[in-house]
Amino acid sequence: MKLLVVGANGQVGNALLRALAPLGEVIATTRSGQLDDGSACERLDLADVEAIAPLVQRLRPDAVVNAAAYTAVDRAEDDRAAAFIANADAPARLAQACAAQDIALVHYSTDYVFDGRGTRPYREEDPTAPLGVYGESKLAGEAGIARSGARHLILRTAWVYGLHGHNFLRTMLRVGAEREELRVVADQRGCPTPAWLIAETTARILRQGIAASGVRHLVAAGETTWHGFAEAIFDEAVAQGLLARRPKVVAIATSEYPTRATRPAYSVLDTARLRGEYGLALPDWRDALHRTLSDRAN
Ligand SMILES: NC(=O)C1=CN([C@@H]2O[C@H](COP(=O)(O)OP(=O)(O)OC[C@H]3O[C@@H](n4cnc5c(N)ncnc54)[C@H](OP(=O)(O)O)[C@@H]3O)[C@@H](O)[C@H]2O)C=CC1
Ligand SMILES: Cc1cn([C@H]2C[C@H](O)[C@@H](COP(=O)(O)OP(=O)(O)O[C@H]3O[C@@H](C)C(=O)[C@@H](O)[C@H]3O)O2)c(=O)[nH]c1=O
Ligand SMILES: [Mg+2]
Repeated sequence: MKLLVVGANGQVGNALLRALAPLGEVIATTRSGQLDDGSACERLDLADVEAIAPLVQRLRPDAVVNAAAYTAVDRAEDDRAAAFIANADAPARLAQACAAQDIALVHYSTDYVFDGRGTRPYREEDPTAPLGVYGESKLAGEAGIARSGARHLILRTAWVYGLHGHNFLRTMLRVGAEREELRVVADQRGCPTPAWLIAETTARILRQGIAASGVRHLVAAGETTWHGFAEAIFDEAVAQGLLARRPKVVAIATSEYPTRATRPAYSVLDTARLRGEYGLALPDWRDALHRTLSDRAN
């Protein structure tokens, strides 16, 4: 199988290069034409939407996995045009290019398409109502792909972290080493999900073949708050000798941590449909965190 990974320097993109390698030939694209390890790869700036179809036509992969996105949630509020190009226009063009050559497309979306007023885990068909530009632009990307006619799978995931890239885990490890005390919001509930879990699940799905086009939810099992996640990070980091001492993690309300974009208060995702369709078991978020920190290869 020949696979094209778009956005290979991101958290998920980086994990995909490892997870997809056993499936065959993996071609990577990044904005710069270089991978983070310094090696050369294909260059694709999604802002240059006209370059997308020619690249896909030239490389003719069996499947495209799009891991590129504008993910700076607060910055997107003041950078709407750029967020929409990367998260909506470019994925739609990519999907159209895939449709034209009967290439399968795997794409990722977010829990931030929901407004967070739900009271039970969100299912795929639940009404969306994004609270900010990032979520709005990702939702527009979902719609553009659905309209393209491409064989596709849109995996909505959430709270992605890993040892590579910008994420909450790395922020906590950095800030936790510098400060005695941290303040973290305890009234936003969700599902922390490591990049390796997303990548390994994607590999499994591609091996089996996409069962049916559409949106599916993919997150680690269980739920917590950002405060609960921070506490677990410090428990694990101290237990595994990554941090000498545990900072105090003070539980605060969202109102005490003002940000440019509003986040959903509740964005737990129900993964039953994906698990049923592909016969998957998804690990509990704590076990997934343990593996992320103990298995440094990830
Ligand atoms: N991070 C999270 O918590 C969550 C992420 N998701 C979704 O999962 C997917 C993967 O996210 P994640 O790995 O965390 O994202 P990252 O922010 O780690 O990586 C995104 C990558 O996209 C690249 N990119 C952005 N704009 C462009 C562009 N115009 N042209 C080319 N490349 C571009 C970035 O390149 P550069 O480094 O050059 O900017 C970066 O390498 C995305 O679809 C995201 O929306 C869903 C839920 C949660
Ligand atoms: C660093 C820090 C954050 N926070 C809060 C802010 C926010 O509500 C929450 C998490 O912070 P982040 O900046 O990592 O959150 P955020 O960038 O909103 O993370 C989101 O990214 C996008 C791409 C997604 O798709 C989402 O699923 C989600 O993972 O924790 C604290 O309360 N204290 C702190 O010290
Ligand atoms: Mg962020």
